[in-house]
Amino acid sequence: MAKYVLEMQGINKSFGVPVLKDVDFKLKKGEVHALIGGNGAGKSTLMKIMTGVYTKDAGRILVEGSEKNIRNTHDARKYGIGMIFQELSLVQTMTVAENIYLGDEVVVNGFRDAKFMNRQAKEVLEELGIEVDPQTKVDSLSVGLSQMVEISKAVAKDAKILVFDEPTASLSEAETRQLFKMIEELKEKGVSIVYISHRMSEIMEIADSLTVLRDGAVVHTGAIADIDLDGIITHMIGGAANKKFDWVERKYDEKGEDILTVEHLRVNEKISDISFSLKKGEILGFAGLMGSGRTEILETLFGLTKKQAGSIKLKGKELNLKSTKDAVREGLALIPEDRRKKGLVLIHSLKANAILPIVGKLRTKGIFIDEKRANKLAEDNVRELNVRTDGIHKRINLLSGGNQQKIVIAKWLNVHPEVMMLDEPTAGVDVGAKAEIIDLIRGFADTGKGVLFVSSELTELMAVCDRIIVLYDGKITGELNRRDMNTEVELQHAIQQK
Ligand SMILES: Nc1ncnc2c1ncn2[C@@H]1O[C@H](COP(=O)(O)OP(=O)(O)OP(=O)(O)O)[C@@H](O)[C@H]1O
Repeated sequence: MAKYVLEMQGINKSFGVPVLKDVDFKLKKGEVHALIGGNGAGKSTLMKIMTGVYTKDAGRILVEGSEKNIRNTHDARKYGIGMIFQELSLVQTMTVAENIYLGDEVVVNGFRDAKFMNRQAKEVLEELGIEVDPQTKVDSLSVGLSQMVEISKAVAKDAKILVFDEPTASLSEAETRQLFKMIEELKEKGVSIVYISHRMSEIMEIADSLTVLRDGAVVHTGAIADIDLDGIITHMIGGAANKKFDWVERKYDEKGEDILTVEHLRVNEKISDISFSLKKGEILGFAGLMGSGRTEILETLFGLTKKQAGSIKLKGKELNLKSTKDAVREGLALIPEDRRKKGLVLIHSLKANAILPIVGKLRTKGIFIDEKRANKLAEDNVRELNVRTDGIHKRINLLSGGNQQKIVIAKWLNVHPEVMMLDEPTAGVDVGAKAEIIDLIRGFADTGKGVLFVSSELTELMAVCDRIIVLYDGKITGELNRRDMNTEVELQHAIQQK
Protein backbone atom coordinates (compact mmCIF):
# COMPACT_ATOMS: atom_id res chain seq x y z
CA MET A 1 0.00 0.00 0.00
CA ALA A 2 1.21 3.49 -0.84
CA LYS A 3 2.47 5.54 2.07
CA TYR A 4 0.21 8.43 1.16
CA VAL A 5 -3.39 8.39 0.08
CA LEU A 6 -2.63 11.50 -1.94
CA GLU A 7 0.51 13.27 -2.98
CA MET A 8 0.89 16.53 -4.83
CA GLN A 9 4.37 17.16 -6.21
CA GLY A 10 5.86 20.37 -7.58
CA ILE A 11 2.53 22.05 -8.15
CA ASN A 12 2.68 25.38 -9.95
CA LYS A 13 -0.17 27.69 -10.76
CA SER A 14 -0.23 31.22 -12.04
CA PHE A 15 -3.04 33.66 -12.67
CA GLY A 16 -0.79 36.07 -14.55
CA VAL A 17 1.16 36.22 -11.28
CA PRO A 18 2.45 33.01 -9.71
CA VAL A 19 0.14 31.86 -6.92
CA LEU A 20 1.61 28.40 -6.21
CA LYS A 21 5.32 27.74 -6.55
CA ASP A 22 6.59 24.15 -6.54
CA VAL A 23 4.21 23.07 -3.82
CA ASP A 24 4.49 19.56 -2.36
CA PHE A 25 1.64 18.27 -0.25
CA LYS A 26 1.30 14.78 1.23
CA LEU A 27 -1.76 13.34 2.89
CA LYS A 28 -1.87 10.14 4.93
CA LYS A 29 -4.83 7.81 5.26
CA GLY A 30 -7.13 8.68 8.15
CA GLU A 31 -5.36 11.88 9.20
CA VAL A 32 -6.57 15.43 9.65
CA HIS A 33 -4.05 17.61 7.87
CA ALA A 34 -4.33 21.33 8.53
CA LEU A 35 -3.49 23.63 5.65
CA ILE A 36 -2.70 27.07 6.92
CA GLY A 37 -1.28 30.37 5.78
CA GLY A 38 -2.09 34.06 5.62
CA ASN A 39 -4.80 35.52 3.41
CA GLY A 40 -3.94 34.92 -0.21
CA ALA A 41 -1.20 32.39 0.59
CA GLY A 42 -2.69 29.95 -1.91
CA LYS A 43 -4.56 27.44 0.29
CA SER A 44 -7.85 27.49 -1.60
CA THR A 45 -6.09 27.44 -4.95
CA LEU A 46 -4.11 24.32 -3.99
CA MET A 47 -7.28 22.59 -2.83
CA LYS A 48 -9.17 23.65 -5.94
CA ILE A 49 -6.47 21.96 -8.01
CA MET A 50 -6.79 18.83 -5.91
CA THR A 51 -10.56 18.78 -6.32
CA GLY A 52 -10.52 19.56 -10.04
CA VAL A 53 -11.96 23.09 -9.89
CA TYR A 54 -8.73 24.51 -11.33
CA THR A 55 -6.10 22.72 -13.37
CA LYS A 56 -2.44 22.95 -12.46
CA ASP A 57 0.15 24.54 -14.76
CA ALA A 58 2.79 22.00 -13.72
CA GLY A 59 3.34 19.20 -11.23
CA ARG A 60 2.01 15.71 -10.49
CA ILE A 61 -0.86 14.35 -8.44
CA LEU A 62 -0.68 10.79 -7.14
CA VAL A 63 -3.64 8.99 -5.63
CA GLU A 64 -2.62 5.93 -3.64
CA GLY A 65 0.74 5.94 -5.34
CA SER A 66 -0.33 6.19 -8.97
CA GLU A 67 -0.36 9.36 -11.02
CA LYS A 68 -3.80 10.68 -11.93
CA ASN A 69 -4.97 13.32 -14.28
CA ILE A 70 -7.56 15.45 -12.50
CA ARG A 71 -9.10 17.63 -15.20
CA ASN A 72 -12.38 18.50 -13.50
CA THR A 73 -14.46 17.90 -10.37
CA HIS A 74 -15.91 14.75 -11.92
CA ASP A 75 -12.42 13.24 -12.17
CA ALA A 76 -11.70 14.21 -8.55
CA ARG A 77 -14.90 12.59 -7.34
CA LYS A 78 -14.03 9.44 -9.25
CA TYR A 79 -10.85 9.20 -7.16
CA GLY A 80 -12.80 9.81 -3.95
CA ILE A 81 -11.83 13.47 -3.47
CA GLY A 82 -14.53 15.88 -2.32
CA MET A 83 -14.72 19.40 -0.97
CA ILE A 84 -17.12 20.84 1.57
CA PHE A 85 -17.56 24.43 0.49
CA GLN A 86 -18.31 27.35 2.78
CA GLU A 87 -21.29 28.16 0.63
CA LEU A 88 -23.09 24.87 0.90
CA SER A 89 -24.42 23.31 -2.26
CA LEU A 90 -27.59 21.68 -0.96
CA VAL A 91 -30.91 22.15 -2.73
CA GLN A 92 -33.03 23.91 -0.11
CA THR A 93 -36.40 22.64 -1.31
CA MET A 94 -35.40 18.98 -1.33
CA THR A 95 -35.24 16.54 1.55
CA VAL A 96 -32.08 15.44 3.27
CA ALA A 97 -32.18 12.01 1.55
CA GLU A 98 -32.85 13.56 -1.88
CA ASN A 99 -29.86 15.81 -1.42
CA ILE A 100 -27.60 13.00 -0.33
CA TYR A 101 -28.45 11.01 -3.46
CA LEU A 102 -28.76 13.96 -5.82
CA GLY A 103 -27.12 13.10 -9.12
CA ASP A 104 -27.14 9.38 -8.51
CA GLU A 105 -30.69 8.58 -7.53
CA VAL A 106 -31.60 4.96 -7.13
CA VAL A 107 -34.08 4.17 -9.90
CA VAL A 108 -36.29 1.06 -10.09
CA ASN A 109 -38.44 0.51 -13.19
CA GLY A 110 -38.02 4.14 -14.17
CA PHE A 111 -39.09 5.46 -10.75
CA ARG A 112 -36.92 6.94 -8.06
CA ASP A 113 -36.89 4.52 -5.17
CA ALA A 114 -37.54 7.03 -2.38
CA LYS A 115 -38.00 4.38 0.26
CA PHE A 116 -34.69 2.77 -0.48
CA MET A 117 -32.89 6.12 -0.58
CA ASN A 118 -34.43 7.18 2.73
CA ARG A 119 -33.32 3.93 4.30
CA GLN A 120 -29.81 4.22 2.92
CA ALA A 121 -29.54 7.88 3.91
CA LYS A 122 -30.68 7.00 7.42
CA GLU A 123 -27.87 4.49 7.67
CA VAL A 124 -25.23 6.97 6.56
CA LEU A 125 -26.55 9.63 8.93
CA GLU A 126 -26.66 7.22 11.86
CA GLU A 127 -23.20 5.96 11.16
CA LEU A 128 -21.94 9.54 11.41
CA GLY A 129 -24.00 10.23 14.52
CA ILE A 130 -26.24 12.86 12.90
CA GLU A 131 -29.70 13.11 14.37
CA VAL A 132 -31.89 14.19 11.50
CA ASP A 133 -34.81 12.57 9.75
CA PRO A 134 -33.81 11.92 6.10
CA GLN A 135 -37.24 13.13 5.02
CA THR A 136 -36.79 16.62 6.49
CA LYS A 137 -36.62 19.48 3.98
CA VAL A 138 -33.17 21.07 3.98
CA ASP A 139 -34.50 24.63 4.29
CA SER A 140 -35.67 23.89 7.82
CA LEU A 141 -32.20 22.84 9.01
CA SER A 142 -29.70 25.01 10.88
CA VAL A 143 -26.42 25.93 9.17
CA GLY A 144 -24.67 23.34 11.32
CA LEU A 145 -26.97 20.51 10.35
CA SER A 146 -26.92 21.51 6.69
CA GLN A 147 -23.17 21.26 6.76
CA MET A 148 -23.38 17.82 8.29
CA VAL A 149 -25.79 16.70 5.58
CA GLU A 150 -23.32 18.03 3.03
CA ILE A 151 -20.60 15.92 4.62
CA SER A 152 -22.88 12.85 4.66
CA LYS A 153 -23.49 13.40 0.97
CA ALA A 154 -19.77 13.21 0.29
CA VAL A 155 -19.41 10.15 2.50
CA ALA A 156 -22.31 8.43 0.74
CA LYS A 157 -20.47 9.03 -2.52
CA ASP A 158 -17.49 7.17 -1.04
CA ALA A 159 -15.22 10.13 -0.51
CA LYS A 160 -11.82 9.05 0.77
CA ILE A 161 -10.43 12.54 0.96
CA LEU A 162 -12.46 15.49 2.17
CA VAL A 163 -11.42 19.12 2.10
CA PHE A 164 -13.00 21.48 4.64
CA ASP A 165 -12.56 25.19 3.93
CA GLU A 166 -13.19 27.24 7.10
CA PRO A 167 -15.90 24.81 8.21
CA THR A 168 -16.65 26.45 11.53
CA ALA A 169 -16.94 30.03 10.26
CA SER A 170 -20.69 30.10 10.76
CA LEU A 171 -21.12 27.37 13.36
CA SER A 172 -21.98 27.83 17.01
CA GLU A 173 -19.75 26.35 19.69
CA ALA A 174 -22.09 23.36 20.12
CA GLU A 175 -22.21 22.77 16.37
CA THR A 176 -18.43 22.97 16.20
CA ARG A 177 -18.21 20.26 18.86
CA GLN A 178 -20.57 18.09 16.82
CA LEU A 179 -18.51 18.66 13.69
CA PHE A 180 -15.33 17.63 15.51
CA LYS A 181 -17.02 14.44 16.70
CA MET A 182 -18.00 13.73 13.14
CA ILE A 183 -14.46 14.33 11.95
CA GLU A 184 -13.23 11.78 14.50
CA GLU A 185 -15.72 9.28 13.11
CA LEU A 186 -14.62 9.98 9.56
CA LYS A 187 -11.02 9.38 10.59
CA GLU A 188 -11.96 6.05 12.06
CA LYS A 189 -13.55 5.11 8.76
CA GLY A 190 -10.17 5.85 7.18
CA VAL A 191 -11.21 9.10 5.51
CA SER A 192 -8.41 11.68 5.21
CA ILE A 193 -9.23 15.30 5.85
CA VAL A 194 -7.63 18.53 4.75
CA TYR A 195 -8.67 21.24 7.15
CA ILE A 196 -8.32 24.94 6.24
CA SER A 197 -8.90 27.36 9.09
CA HIS A 198 -7.60 30.60 10.56
CA ARG A 199 -8.68 29.52 14.02
CA MET A 200 -5.48 28.27 15.56
CA SER A 201 -7.06 26.76 18.65
CA GLU A 202 -9.15 24.48 16.43
CA ILE A 203 -6.12 23.40 14.49
CA MET A 204 -4.20 22.55 17.63
CA GLU A 205 -7.16 20.49 18.77
CA ILE A 206 -8.27 18.62 15.68
CA ALA A 207 -5.27 18.27 13.35
CA ASP A 208 -2.65 15.51 13.31
CA SER A 209 -0.29 17.29 10.96
CA LEU A 210 0.02 20.59 9.18
CA THR A 211 1.43 22.29 6.13
CA VAL A 212 2.05 26.02 6.16
CA LEU A 213 1.95 28.03 2.94
CA ARG A 214 3.42 31.48 2.63
CA ASP A 215 3.33 33.46 -0.62
CA GLY A 216 2.45 30.34 -2.56
CA ALA A 217 5.27 28.16 -1.24
CA VAL A 218 5.44 25.54 1.50
CA VAL A 219 7.45 26.88 4.45
CA HIS A 220 6.79 24.09 6.92
CA THR A 221 5.24 20.66 7.07
CA GLY A 222 5.16 18.17 9.93
CA ALA A 223 3.26 16.75 12.90
CA ILE A 224 1.18 19.01 15.14
CA ALA A 225 2.77 17.38 18.16
CA ASP A 226 6.13 18.83 17.12
CA ILE A 227 5.11 22.48 16.99
CA ASP A 228 3.40 25.06 19.20
CA LEU A 229 1.20 28.01 18.41
CA ASP A 230 4.01 30.55 18.34
CA GLY A 231 5.92 28.29 15.97
CA ILE A 232 2.99 28.09 13.57
CA ILE A 233 2.44 31.85 13.59
CA THR A 234 6.11 32.49 12.99
CA HIS A 235 6.04 30.21 9.94
CA MET A 236 2.89 31.89 8.68
CA ILE A 237 4.03 35.45 8.87
CA GLY A 238 7.74 34.83 8.46
CA GLY A 239 10.07 37.44 9.84
CA ALA A 240 7.31 40.04 10.04
CA ALA A 241 6.54 41.49 13.45
CA ASN A 242 4.36 39.15 15.42
CA LYS A 243 1.49 41.45 16.19
CA LYS A 244 -0.51 40.17 19.11
CA PHE A 245 -3.85 41.62 19.95
CA ASP A 246 -3.53 42.49 23.57
CA TRP A 247 -6.10 44.72 25.12
CA VAL A 248 -5.03 48.28 25.65
CA GLU A 249 -7.13 50.50 27.81
CA ARG A 250 -8.52 53.27 25.64
CA LYS A 251 -9.29 56.79 26.69
CA TYR A 252 -12.79 58.08 26.09
CA ASP A 253 -15.21 59.98 28.26
CA GLU A 254 -17.17 57.25 30.02
CA LYS A 255 -19.55 59.79 31.51
CA GLY A 256 -19.70 61.78 28.29
CA GLU A 257 -22.31 62.13 25.62
CA ASP A 258 -24.08 59.19 24.02
CA ILE A 259 -23.49 58.85 20.33
CA LEU A 260 -26.19 56.17 20.10
CA THR A 261 -29.06 55.53 22.51
CA VAL A 262 -31.35 52.56 22.08
CA GLU A 263 -34.41 52.25 24.30
CA HIS A 264 -36.90 49.40 24.52
CA LEU A 265 -36.16 48.29 21.00
CA ARG A 266 -38.44 45.55 19.78
CA VAL A 267 -37.24 43.58 16.77
CA ASN A 268 -39.57 40.60 16.97
CA GLU A 269 -41.28 38.42 19.54
CA LYS A 270 -38.03 37.07 20.90
CA ILE A 271 -35.98 40.26 20.87
CA SER A 272 -38.57 42.48 22.46
CA ASP A 273 -36.92 44.93 24.83
CA ILE A 274 -33.34 46.01 24.20
CA SER A 275 -31.90 49.13 25.80
CA PHE A 276 -28.28 50.27 25.77
CA SER A 277 -26.20 53.27 24.99
CA LEU A 278 -22.91 53.85 23.25
CA LYS A 279 -20.60 56.71 24.21
CA LYS A 280 -18.59 58.79 21.81
CA GLY A 281 -15.28 57.06 21.29
CA GLU A 282 -16.44 53.77 22.76
CA ILE A 283 -16.16 50.23 21.39
CA LEU A 284 -19.06 48.19 22.68
CA GLY A 285 -19.11 44.44 22.16
CA PHE A 286 -22.02 42.06 21.92
CA ALA A 287 -21.34 38.55 23.11
CA GLY A 288 -23.72 35.63 22.90
CA LEU A 289 -24.35 32.31 21.26
CA MET A 290 -25.67 31.92 17.73
CA GLY A 291 -29.35 32.74 17.85
CA SER A 292 -28.95 35.08 20.82
CA GLY A 293 -30.07 38.00 18.68
CA ARG A 294 -26.80 39.80 18.01
CA THR A 295 -27.10 39.96 14.23
CA GLU A 296 -30.82 40.84 14.31
CA ILE A 297 -30.19 43.83 16.57
CA LEU A 298 -27.48 45.20 14.28
CA GLU A 299 -29.67 44.63 11.23
CA THR A 300 -32.50 46.58 12.83
CA LEU A 301 -30.19 49.44 13.75
CA PHE A 302 -29.10 49.51 10.10
CA GLY A 303 -32.64 49.60 8.73
CA LEU A 304 -32.47 46.16 7.18
CA THR A 305 -35.30 45.03 9.43
CA LYS A 306 -37.98 47.45 10.50
CA LYS A 307 -38.20 47.93 14.25
CA GLN A 308 -41.55 47.07 15.79
CA ALA A 309 -41.25 49.47 18.70
CA GLY A 310 -38.79 51.46 20.77
CA SER A 311 -36.46 54.31 20.03
CA ILE A 312 -33.08 54.66 18.31
CA LYS A 313 -31.29 57.98 18.72
CA LEU A 314 -28.10 58.96 16.94
CA LYS A 315 -26.43 62.02 18.49
CA GLY A 316 -29.76 62.84 20.13
CA LYS A 317 -31.76 62.65 16.90
CA GLU A 318 -34.57 60.12 16.79
CA LEU A 319 -34.17 57.81 13.79
CA ASN A 320 -37.00 56.23 11.93
CA LEU A 321 -35.19 54.18 9.35
CA LYS A 322 -37.14 52.93 6.39
CA SER A 323 -34.18 51.50 4.55
CA THR A 324 -30.45 51.00 4.73
CA LYS A 325 -30.09 54.08 2.54
CA ASP A 326 -31.62 56.12 5.36
CA ALA A 327 -29.20 54.50 7.78
CA VAL A 328 -26.16 55.34 5.67
CA ARG A 329 -27.36 58.93 5.22
CA GLU A 330 -27.76 59.31 8.96
CA GLY A 331 -24.22 58.06 9.58
CA LEU A 332 -24.56 54.36 10.27
CA ALA A 333 -22.55 51.58 8.67
CA LEU A 334 -22.83 47.81 8.95
CA ILE A 335 -20.20 45.31 8.01
CA PRO A 336 -22.31 42.19 7.63
CA GLU A 337 -21.60 38.66 8.66
CA ASP A 338 -22.02 37.11 5.26
CA ARG A 339 -19.76 39.23 3.09
CA ARG A 340 -20.31 37.32 -0.12
CA LYS A 341 -24.06 37.76 -0.01
CA LYS A 342 -24.37 41.16 1.57
CA GLY A 343 -21.05 42.95 1.56
CA LEU A 344 -19.75 42.90 -1.99
CA VAL A 345 -20.71 43.07 -5.63
CA LEU A 346 -18.68 40.07 -6.69
CA ILE A 347 -18.53 40.74 -10.41
CA HIS A 348 -17.14 44.24 -9.90
CA SER A 349 -13.58 45.33 -9.34
CA LEU A 350 -11.89 45.93 -6.02
CA LYS A 351 -12.00 49.67 -6.71
CA ALA A 352 -15.70 49.70 -7.62
CA ASN A 353 -16.52 47.89 -4.39
CA ALA A 354 -14.35 50.12 -2.25
CA ILE A 355 -15.93 53.34 -3.50
CA LEU A 356 -19.47 52.01 -3.84
CA PRO A 357 -21.10 53.78 -0.86
CA ILE A 358 -19.49 57.13 -1.72
CA VAL A 359 -19.89 57.17 -5.48
CA GLY A 360 -22.22 60.15 -5.10
CA LYS A 361 -19.50 62.17 -3.41
CA LEU A 362 -16.96 61.33 -6.10
CA ARG A 363 -19.18 62.58 -8.93
CA THR A 364 -17.88 65.48 -10.93
CA LYS A 365 -20.41 66.09 -13.67
CA GLY A 366 -23.47 63.95 -14.39
CA ILE A 367 -22.53 60.34 -14.33
CA PHE A 368 -18.79 60.92 -14.33
CA ILE A 369 -16.72 60.32 -11.26
CA ASP A 370 -13.38 61.76 -10.28
CA GLU A 371 -11.30 58.76 -11.35
CA LYS A 372 -8.11 60.18 -9.92
CA ARG A 373 -9.60 60.53 -6.45
CA ALA A 374 -11.33 57.16 -6.71
CA ASN A 375 -8.09 55.44 -7.70
CA LYS A 376 -6.19 57.12 -4.91
CA LEU A 377 -8.81 56.11 -2.37
CA ALA A 378 -8.77 52.47 -3.48
CA GLU A 379 -4.99 52.45 -3.55
CA ASP A 380 -4.87 53.91 -0.02
CA ASN A 381 -7.28 51.21 1.13
CA VAL A 382 -5.12 48.48 -0.36
CA ARG A 383 -2.04 49.89 1.32
CA GLU A 384 -3.55 50.65 4.72
CA LEU A 385 -5.31 47.31 5.02
CA ASN A 386 -2.47 45.42 3.42
CA VAL A 387 -4.75 43.89 0.78
CA ARG A 388 -3.07 41.25 -1.35
CA THR A 389 -3.91 41.97 -4.93
CA ASP A 390 -2.14 42.68 -8.19
CA GLY A 391 -4.11 45.87 -8.66
CA ILE A 392 -7.22 47.84 -7.78
CA HIS A 393 -8.92 46.82 -11.01
CA LYS A 394 -8.94 43.11 -10.16
CA ARG A 395 -12.39 41.54 -9.91
CA ILE A 396 -13.21 41.20 -6.23
CA ASN A 397 -14.24 37.54 -6.40
CA LEU A 398 -10.76 36.68 -7.61
CA LEU A 399 -9.28 37.91 -4.35
CA SER A 400 -8.82 35.43 -1.51
CA GLY A 401 -11.55 35.33 1.15
CA GLY A 402 -9.63 37.28 3.76
CA ASN A 403 -8.70 39.99 1.30
CA GLN A 404 -12.32 40.36 0.22
CA GLN A 405 -13.24 40.97 3.84
CA LYS A 406 -10.63 43.70 4.14
CA ILE A 407 -12.27 45.51 1.23
CA VAL A 408 -15.68 45.27 2.89
CA ILE A 409 -14.19 47.02 5.90
CA ALA A 410 -12.36 49.59 3.78
CA LYS A 411 -15.54 50.39 1.92
CA TRP A 412 -17.29 51.44 5.11
CA LEU A 413 -14.31 53.26 6.53
CA ASN A 414 -14.40 55.40 3.39
CA VAL A 415 -17.89 56.58 4.32
CA HIS A 416 -16.68 58.01 7.66
CA PRO A 417 -19.80 56.99 9.55
CA GLU A 418 -20.71 58.13 13.07
CA VAL A 419 -21.31 54.59 14.24
CA MET A 420 -19.77 51.55 12.67
CA MET A 421 -21.31 48.15 13.35
CA LEU A 422 -19.26 45.05 12.65
CA ASP A 423 -20.67 41.52 12.63
CA GLU A 424 -17.93 38.87 12.83
CA PRO A 425 -15.56 41.13 10.89
CA THR A 426 -12.55 38.87 11.09
CA ALA A 427 -14.09 35.53 10.12
CA GLY A 428 -11.69 34.02 7.61
CA VAL A 429 -9.09 36.72 8.18
CA ASP A 430 -5.53 35.69 9.09
CA VAL A 431 -3.86 36.53 12.41
CA GLY A 432 -1.72 39.33 11.03
CA ALA A 433 -4.67 40.99 9.30
CA LYS A 434 -6.84 40.56 12.40
CA ALA A 435 -4.44 42.68 14.39
CA GLU A 436 -4.46 45.28 11.60
CA ILE A 437 -8.25 45.36 11.50
CA ILE A 438 -8.43 45.72 15.27
CA ASP A 439 -5.99 48.63 15.09
CA LEU A 440 -8.13 50.29 12.44
CA ILE A 441 -11.26 49.90 14.55
CA ARG A 442 -9.48 51.41 17.54
CA GLY A 443 -8.21 54.27 15.40
CA PHE A 444 -11.73 54.92 14.12
CA ALA A 445 -13.19 55.03 17.66
CA ASP A 446 -10.35 57.29 18.79
CA THR A 447 -11.75 60.01 16.52
CA GLY A 448 -14.81 60.21 18.78
CA LYS A 449 -16.99 57.84 16.77
CA GLY A 450 -18.80 54.77 18.08
CA VAL A 451 -18.35 51.07 17.36
CA LEU A 452 -20.64 48.10 17.93
CA PHE A 453 -18.72 44.89 17.61
CA VAL A 454 -20.13 41.36 17.37
CA SER A 455 -17.84 38.36 17.45
CA SER A 456 -17.97 34.72 18.45
CA GLU A 457 -14.26 34.78 19.12
CA LEU A 458 -13.91 35.72 22.73
CA THR A 459 -10.21 36.49 22.42
CA GLU A 460 -11.12 39.11 19.90
CA LEU A 461 -13.93 40.64 21.94
CA MET A 462 -11.59 40.79 24.91
CA ALA A 463 -8.93 42.46 22.77
CA VAL A 464 -10.98 45.19 21.20
CA CYS A 465 -13.96 46.15 23.41
CA ASP A 466 -14.21 48.66 26.23
CA ARG A 467 -17.46 47.19 27.42
CA ILE A 468 -19.31 43.98 26.55
CA ILE A 469 -23.04 43.35 26.61
CA VAL A 470 -24.11 39.73 26.97
CA LEU A 471 -27.16 38.55 25.08
CA TYR A 472 -29.02 35.34 25.71
CA ASP A 473 -32.08 34.28 23.81
CA GLY A 474 -32.93 37.80 22.70
CA LYS A 475 -32.41 39.45 26.06
CA ILE A 476 -29.59 41.43 27.62
CA THR A 477 -28.45 39.32 30.53
CA GLY A 478 -25.27 41.06 31.54
CA GLU A 479 -22.86 43.90 31.02
CA LEU A 480 -19.17 43.65 31.69
CA ASN A 481 -16.58 46.34 31.78
CA ARG A 482 -13.44 45.09 30.10
CA ARG A 483 -11.34 46.63 32.80
CA ASP A 484 -12.91 44.35 35.41
CA MET A 485 -12.35 41.15 33.50
CA ASN A 486 -9.28 39.06 33.93
CA THR A 487 -9.84 36.06 31.73
CA GLU A 488 -11.84 34.87 28.79
CA VAL A 489 -13.36 32.24 31.06
CA GLU A 490 -15.42 34.90 32.84
CA LEU A 491 -16.92 35.97 29.55
CA GLN A 492 -17.49 32.37 28.51
CA HIS A 493 -19.44 31.76 31.72
CA ALA A 494 -21.54 34.86 31.23
CA ILE A 495 -22.40 33.78 27.68
CA GLN A 496 -23.32 30.23 28.62
CA GLN A 497 -25.38 31.49 31.56
CA LYS A 498 -23.53 29.17 33.89
N1 LIG B 1 -9.43 32.70 -10.50
C1 LIG B 1 -8.47 33.54 -10.09
N2 LIG B 1 -8.02 34.50 -10.90
C2 LIG B 1 -7.07 35.36 -10.51
N3 LIG B 1 -6.45 35.30 -9.32
C3 LIG B 1 -6.86 34.36 -8.45
C4 LIG B 1 -7.89 33.43 -8.79
N4 LIG B 1 -8.07 32.60 -7.74
C5 LIG B 1 -7.20 32.99 -6.79
N5 LIG B 1 -6.46 34.05 -7.22
C6 LIG B 1 -5.38 34.72 -6.46
O1 LIG B 1 -4.54 33.74 -5.93
C7 LIG B 1 -4.02 34.14 -4.66
C8 LIG B 1 -4.22 33.01 -3.66
O2 LIG B 1 -5.60 32.92 -3.33
P1 LIG B 1 -6.22 31.77 -2.45
O3 LIG B 1 -7.70 31.96 -2.50
O4 LIG B 1 -5.68 30.45 -2.84
O5 LIG B 1 -5.68 32.17 -0.99
P2 LIG B 1 -6.01 31.58 0.43
O6 LIG B 1 -4.73 31.12 1.01
O7 LIG B 1 -7.09 30.57 0.32
O8 LIG B 1 -6.49 32.89 1.23
P3 LIG B 1 -7.67 33.20 2.32
O9 LIG B 1 -7.21 32.67 3.61
O10 LIG B 1 -7.73 34.70 2.37
O11 LIG B 1 -8.93 32.59 1.80
C9 LIG B 1 -4.72 35.43 -4.31
O12 LIG B 1 -3.84 36.50 -4.52
C10 LIG B 1 -5.88 35.50 -5.27
O13 LIG B 1 -6.20 36.82 -5.59
